[in-house]
Amino acid sequence: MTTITLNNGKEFPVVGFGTLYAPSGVVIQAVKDAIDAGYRHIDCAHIYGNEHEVGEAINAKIAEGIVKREDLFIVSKLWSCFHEAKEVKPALEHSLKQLNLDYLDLYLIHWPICYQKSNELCPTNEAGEILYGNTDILDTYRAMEELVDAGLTKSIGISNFNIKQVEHITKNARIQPVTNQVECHPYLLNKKLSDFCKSKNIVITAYAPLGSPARPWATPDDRILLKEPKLLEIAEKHKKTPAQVLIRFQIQLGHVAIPKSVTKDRIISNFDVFNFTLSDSDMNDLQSFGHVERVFTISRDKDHPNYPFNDEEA
Ligand SMILES: NC(=O)C1=CN([C@@H]2O[C@H](COP(=O)(O)OP(=O)(O)OC[C@H]3O[C@@H](n4cnc5c(N)ncnc54)[C@H](OP(=O)(O)O)[C@@H]3O)[C@@H](O)[C@H]2O)C=CC1
Ligand SMILES: O=C1CO[C@H](CO)[C@@H](O)[C@@H]1O
Repeated sequence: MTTITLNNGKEFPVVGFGTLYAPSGVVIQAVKDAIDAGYRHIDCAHIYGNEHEVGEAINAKIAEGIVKREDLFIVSKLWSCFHEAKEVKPALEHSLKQLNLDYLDLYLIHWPICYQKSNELCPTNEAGEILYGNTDILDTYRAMEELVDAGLTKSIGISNFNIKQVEHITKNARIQPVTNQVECHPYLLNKKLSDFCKSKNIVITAYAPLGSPARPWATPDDRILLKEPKLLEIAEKHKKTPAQVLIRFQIQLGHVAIPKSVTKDRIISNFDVFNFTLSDSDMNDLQSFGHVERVFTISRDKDHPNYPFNDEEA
């Protein structure tokens, strides 16, 4: 099974290609390698600052005849400075222009907190305090729904929303979100959120499925998911890499995983996860590391009333 059917009937490839921290100059080749390796789902965002290069790679592969546009599932995300209803369509159009595409397959609200409109990704005042906006998230979501009506994106969704926030959207939506893209790996199982989303027919897209080992704020004392002894044991047993086990783990949870790599052999091997099955006991072991750690705390917003991770149980 390489795709999962979304609540609107579209097929969503269960392994996507992450592009955060994929540097300029390197990301073009990485996306080309990913498409050659079989990835059809590419995860992008305005704030990753590389959509123009991701688009260059996608269009090169379309021009080469390796893929058609309709074979691809391209995702981007609305950044928090553009939550005001009238900013939503221009923000999507900007991403489309950068990607040099006519439509997206999926557009997500990246983060459930609104900032003031700005050219800065994270606008602050002279005291360094974030300048929040006051657009209601439902107004933003309604503007997202209009993008589907306009044919600019096939589906819409959310990212980093907690249970209450997902429910607020599902109860009020005209067009249901197809996914909630959240951090998920054995150190952050997000089980309650996953179960809740499943009950609403919303697929979890697991970001940082490998534990984001190269995050810029990592410290030498951090526990490294890819080095967990039990994970290495399971990988050895299946003659697979630890990364392949972590990606397969997400698929067997019913999630979609979006690992990032700019290293050709890893790009290829991370997609080679459809020829083995983790046993129930492997799955249980991967959910029993006894260590809880969120990598993307986005703590700059921790005092905002809409900060999603305060009452979330991992
Ligand atoms: N919605 C949101 O708020 C967020 C979304 N995301 C999305 O999720 C994607 C994945 O998350 P990300 O933080 O990148 O973390 P990942 O868990 O995907 O880890 C990526 C890192 O792991 C390394 N790596 C990849 N494959 C292997 C392998 N087989 N063996 C060993 N190391 C490996 C990569 O190195 P190298 O590249 O050098 O090979 C890179 O440093 C992002 O790229 C982005 O698209 C991420 C964070 C937040
Ligand atoms: O996708 C993301 C990447 O990382 C950022 C933090 O550095 C987040 O703000 C964001 O959600």
